[in-house]
Amino acid sequence: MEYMKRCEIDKENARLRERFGEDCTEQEEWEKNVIEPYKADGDAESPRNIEGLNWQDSAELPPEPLSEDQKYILGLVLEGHNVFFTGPAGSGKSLLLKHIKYHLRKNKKRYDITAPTGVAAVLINGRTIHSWSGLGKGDKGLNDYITKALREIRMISDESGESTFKPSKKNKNLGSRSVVGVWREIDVLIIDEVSMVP
Ligand SMILES: Nc1ncnc2c1ncn2[C@@H]1O[C@H](COP(=O)(O)OP(=O)(O)OP(=O)(O)O)[C@@H](O)[C@H]1O
Repeated sequence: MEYMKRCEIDKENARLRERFGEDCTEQEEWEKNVIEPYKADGDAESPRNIEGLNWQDSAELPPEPLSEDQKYILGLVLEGHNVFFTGPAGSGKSLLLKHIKYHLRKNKKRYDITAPTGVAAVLINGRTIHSWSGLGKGDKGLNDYITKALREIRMISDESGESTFKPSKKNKNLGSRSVVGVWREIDVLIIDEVSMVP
């Protein structure tokens, strides 16, 4: 496993396109059947309860010890660096991610797991980045999103007179979490298959 150069990222993109296809029919089906109900129910029912899916999220530390490269990346994550890791199939990315999640939990770090597509999100017991971030399809202009975020926050003054932002209302797609809140309340955002983010 190693850090990628630009040309390697292009190769990885091509590999992912081959794996998932340019045609997103399958992904859209997953979005419709798995992710959408989750969004509509807010925080009521997590997709992890859907029968037949092989969820990999476990509170246990995986039995396999990490290699030196994997340990190095884990260390960077726990130190709070922004980290991009990739590697060929079977090189140990998923195992490393399980260790990362285990150590984040152990260190009481709040994290969310996201992916660019419904299929990729389901495989890691996460949500799509669009759903998580409250961006929906992401087809609006920047100003719309700024307005949406600003509508959700109100300026309050604490006793010292210092102004702070505070989420003011719940977003129905995010259950008890507001669009602004989700960004503010986590320590680590994990994006799987990040090279598929447009
Ligand atoms: N450090 C390690 N020691 C022992 N086994 C390992 C180690 N890292 C990974 N493995 C094992 O190698 C196999 C492949 O690992 P993993 O699924 O994490 O690879 P991956 O990079 O996520 O693959 P893919 O891209 O195909 O999803 C798994 O059985 C995993 O348990």
